Amino acid sequence: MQEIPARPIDVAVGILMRPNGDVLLGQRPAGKPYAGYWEFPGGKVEAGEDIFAALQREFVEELGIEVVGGAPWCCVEHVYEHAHVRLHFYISRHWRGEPQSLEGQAFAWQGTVGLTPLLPATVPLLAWLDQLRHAEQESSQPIC
Ligand SMILES: Nc1nc2c([nH]c(=O)n2[C@@H]2O[C@H](COP(=O)(O)OP(=O)(O)OP(=O)(O)O)[C@@H](O)[C@H]2O)c(=O)[nH]1
Repeated sequence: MQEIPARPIDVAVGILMRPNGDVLLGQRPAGKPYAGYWEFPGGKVEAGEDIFAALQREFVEELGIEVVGGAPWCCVEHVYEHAHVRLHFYISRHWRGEPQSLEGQAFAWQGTVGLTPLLPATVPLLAWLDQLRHAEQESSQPIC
């Protein structure tokens, strides 16, 4: 049986948000654990890299876009059967370019996210995103 390290692997995850609140999700490609599950784009932080730099690199590699601004939003830790991960979620409303599928994944813009299956550690985020959208509608301005 594979041994899961006690120390988590840091993962940078970006939630691209359009002015209407829609967010971009991608489907994990064949060959990766949880292939076919939906997730927010991102990937593992490399040694010596800061989280936002990792996020920018992953978005260039996966989607061909330059993330120019983002705010740290929340951090979630999860132990899978394949890995122990610490997910650093950023919300970004500012990027250059149009997302393209450079690694062959499906992508979808969603309001209230209705895609399934979703990576287990990402599921709680959907309710938090709905709360954020609701609070922003009440205040008529972005909160993060
Ligand atoms: N990108 C992303 N990863 C997530 C999310 N939720 C979640 O549990 N993860 C987990 O975070 C880890 C990300 O690793 P990855 O394999 O996609 O990273 P990577 O692109 O650097 O892959 P690589 O190892 O092939 O280079 C996986 O264990 C994945 O299950 C999410 O919403 N987005």
